[in-house]
Amino acid sequence: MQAISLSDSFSTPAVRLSSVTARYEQNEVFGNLSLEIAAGQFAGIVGPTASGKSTLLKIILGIHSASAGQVELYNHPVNKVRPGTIGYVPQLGSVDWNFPVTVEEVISMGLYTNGRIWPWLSKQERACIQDLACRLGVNDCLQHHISDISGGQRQRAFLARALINNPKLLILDEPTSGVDIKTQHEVLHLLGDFNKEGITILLTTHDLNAVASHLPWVICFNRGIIAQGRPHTIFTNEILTKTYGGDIVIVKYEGHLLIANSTPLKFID
Ligand SMILES: Nc1ncnc2c1ncn2[C@@H]1O[C@H](COP(=O)(O)OP(=O)(O)OP(=O)(O)O)[C@@H](O)[C@H]1O
Repeated sequence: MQAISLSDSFSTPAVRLSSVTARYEQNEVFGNLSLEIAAGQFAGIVGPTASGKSTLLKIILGIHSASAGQVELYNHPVNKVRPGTIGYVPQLGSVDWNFPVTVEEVISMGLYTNGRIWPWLSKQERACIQDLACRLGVNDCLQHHISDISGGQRQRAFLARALINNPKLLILDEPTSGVDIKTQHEVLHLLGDFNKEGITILLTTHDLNAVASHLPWVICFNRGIIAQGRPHTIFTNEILTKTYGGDIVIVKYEGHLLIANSTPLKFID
């Protein structure tokens, strides 16, 4: 199978998967998957629940090993990549909010992926955390416990943890879930700004409208790549039905795409 380039305008691959198979024991999630994500890309993976999106991210991160095939980041095997090259924001639904840490401690945890061992922060590290927290709008709650802040602030705190080492590649699993529409847009705007500064971004989401309005590239995924390209090209009834298997309605309104997951209801008089 030939690798498919994720973009026509970038050339260096940040991620290259060649004929990768992912399994949990005997259960195959996907097989013979080839994919390239160019450096500088800002791409979203969409697909139904249990379609293998998080598994794909874990394979790229090296958290879950491929059963077959090669995974390379910036032309290095995934297990040889310099620590700190990748920043990761996991699905926050899986985080225990009663864990006794402050926002500052959450952010400083990111420093340990870079081989750091001592438990106290240097003046310079504290200043870096302060700067990043300022930029992400969580500087006022650095000493707050993570259970005492809003969903949007938690998302920003974990984003800061992922960014503290200045990664080249940022991977986020459902960064738009569990927060209101305004916060979703703010988070995606922030990610867009970091992407413009050169960070390659790959995320998963269930929010097709957010992808349509914020991301330049989308991958429709269901145990394999169904289609990929610019949202306006890819979000068609045919491709979305192939991806989700359901009744998807796409409305074009003043140059924007609006996607609904069923035929609009008619009011009964
Ligand atoms: N640790 C695991 N052990 C065994 N099976 C797993 C494990 N993690 C995921 N799976 C299975 O692999 C399949 C793909 O799961 P995955 O979490 O990658 O899907 P997803 O598309 O990210 O779903 P969602 O949108 O609900 O987060 C599912 O059938 C799931 O049950």
